[in-house]
Amino acid sequence: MQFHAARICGSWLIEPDPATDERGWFARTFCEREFAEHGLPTHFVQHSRSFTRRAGTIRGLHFQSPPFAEEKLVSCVAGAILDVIFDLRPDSPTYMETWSVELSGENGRQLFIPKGVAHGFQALTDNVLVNYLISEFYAPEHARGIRYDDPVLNVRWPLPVATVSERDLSWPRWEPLVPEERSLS
Ligand SMILES: Cc1cn([C@H]2C[C@H](O)[C@@H](COP(=O)(O)OP(=O)(O)O[C@H]3O[C@H](C)C(=O)[C@H](O)[C@H]3O)O2)c(=O)[nH]c1=O
Repeated sequence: MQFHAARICGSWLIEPDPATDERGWFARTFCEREFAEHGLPTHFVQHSRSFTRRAGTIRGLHFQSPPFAEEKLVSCVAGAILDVIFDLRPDSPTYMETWSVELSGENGRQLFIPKGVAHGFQALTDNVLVNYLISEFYAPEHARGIRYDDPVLNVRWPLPVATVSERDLSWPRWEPLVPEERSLS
């Protein structure tokens, strides 16, 4: 695996090193030693997968509030997505910055997302499978979100927006912390 620090502080784009032969290829997708060498977590308590039927569908953006904030290792194992992350951490040099990258079964890329960063994606093809290794247990009472069209994100979604869940349409407008709140966060 090749680890590249990505734009949002603490995020990493991990490129595969496939071993190819006449049958196809084999690529490692996780290694405790390599992750530890890059200061990344090595214990993911939940592994999840989502299937998205239609291109244009948007899931997210989601995050869990403390003490259930999650680190995620996200990959698209079938089809392609535009993966989008947004930095919610007032003390981060990239606070309130948005960054996106295409993940696909073809490119085999993975995105490591640190705690305090919201995550979402748009399916760029039909029949998309997205894989998650997650460092914290699912805690629905701590589930939070930002609407995909919140102006704070300033995301140009590549496809006309198809399906978005009722829940993802119901997130409140995201409000940045005012300076005095930032010092308390
Ligand atoms: C996340 C999660 C969900 N669920 C249940 C809750 C709902 O009944 C159903 C669908 O959940 P949700 O609509 O939150 O699924 P997504 O919209 O794909 O959300 C996920 O995709 C965005 C982009 C993310 O970054 C998160 O990892 C995750 O929130 O699965 C569980 O049982 N366990 C879980 O860990």
